Amino acid sequence: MKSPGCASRHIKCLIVNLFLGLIFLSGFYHAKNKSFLILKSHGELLIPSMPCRAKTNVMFLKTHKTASSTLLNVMFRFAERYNLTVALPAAHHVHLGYPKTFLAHFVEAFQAIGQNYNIMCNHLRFNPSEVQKVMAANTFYFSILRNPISLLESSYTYYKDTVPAFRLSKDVNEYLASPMKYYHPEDSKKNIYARNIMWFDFGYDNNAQDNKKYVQAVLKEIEQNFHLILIAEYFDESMILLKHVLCWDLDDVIYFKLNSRSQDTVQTLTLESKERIKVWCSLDWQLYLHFNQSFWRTIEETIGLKKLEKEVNHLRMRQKELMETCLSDQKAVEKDRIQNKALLPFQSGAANILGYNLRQDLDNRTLRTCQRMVMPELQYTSYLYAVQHPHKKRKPFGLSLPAFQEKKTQIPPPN
Ligand SMILES: Nc1ncnc2c1ncn2[C@@H]1O[C@H](COP(=O)(O)OS(=O)(=O)O)[C@@H](OP(=O)(O)O)[C@H]1O
Repeated sequence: MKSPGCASRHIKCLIVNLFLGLIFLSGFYHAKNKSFLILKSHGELLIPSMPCRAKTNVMFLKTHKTASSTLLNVMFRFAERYNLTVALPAAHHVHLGYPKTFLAHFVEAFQAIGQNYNIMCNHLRFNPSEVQKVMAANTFYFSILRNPISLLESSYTYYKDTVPAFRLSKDVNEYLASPMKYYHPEDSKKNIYARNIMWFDFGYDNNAQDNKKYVQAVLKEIEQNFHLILIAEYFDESMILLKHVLCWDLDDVIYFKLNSRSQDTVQTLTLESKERIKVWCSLDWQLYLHFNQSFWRTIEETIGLKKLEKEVNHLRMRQKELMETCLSDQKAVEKDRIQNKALLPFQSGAANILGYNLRQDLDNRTLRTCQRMVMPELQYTSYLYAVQHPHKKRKPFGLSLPAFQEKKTQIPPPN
């Protein structure tokens, strides 16, 4: 049995250890201020959370016409920075089997690499059980949504020549005046971009009956499958939230807008058309309303609006700085004005997809950083494929390899 004296020595020891532990933890906290502050009991007690470590197993569901190419570029740059393995489309494909429902073997070298991919972000139609065969159990899942009104107009212009419902109508307003005149059941597979495209990308039936119970069940399932849903209209806020939840650096989420159109290829929607989209794409409309709300709730529960505003300003300043460093025109330019044709984005339908001209006087290191910021989806996918699978036949849209290669950074220890 221990004597009372011995017990008091133990208590003293415990206090000293606790004190040292606190000093140790506060050292961590000051070393790099990446931790969330958890507000306890009426805001009196501010306790730093455990130090965070950058998440490197991340799956991004790339939805269509939602700013997803800009995000894919963010993901690819992060993958390169830390030498991560990306689940890329197999063989000559540029998408992960889309519009087919995703299967694990759509990923290059799945048989050999198994569940050891870190990043997955090329277009696919979501299918959780098959995605889970490719991605590790601790993977972070996120996606992005856009207001179905502007999305449908963007989709109309981009897929004007390929989607039967769009081809048959004169313009987007005519299409929306009576969509069923152009949207024929026998073309339903080719018409996916013409109705509830986000619903389809998440793996659901874009022609399903709008039934309250069904919609609620789908929204719940998406909430269970995804940790975070971002909103294209608040892209900068989305990047800050993403940076926080993934414990990434600000520079990891700095971006140049990709896959945008020249203003003259944007059609003006009438007020009636805007209202009609809410009905015609009612599944997407409810999806968007639901996750727009949860997006702001998550911001309030994690960063808070004040900190968000401050960090968004930092992001915009850093973005401006990088644009000045990298770009000769300081902005995106029309397809005919892009000088280096290797950096020309894929063009489709009636859209004039903008791209960038890099400054001529960049040193090698800056040039490599800038090239990656402006590299369109297909070129970047082909490039990473050639790096990861050097013995395979190159994909189309290949870029010359040596010019883009650089040293990799090791993932930092917890900070
Ligand atoms: N950062 C940011 N913020 C807001 N909007 C952005 C951003 N980046 C891209 N975009 C717009 O997203 C549209 C292209 O979307 P995607 O890249 O997903 O298209 S695709 O499905 O991969 O072809 C396209 O919309 P439209 O211009 O209306 O067609 C882009 O302008």
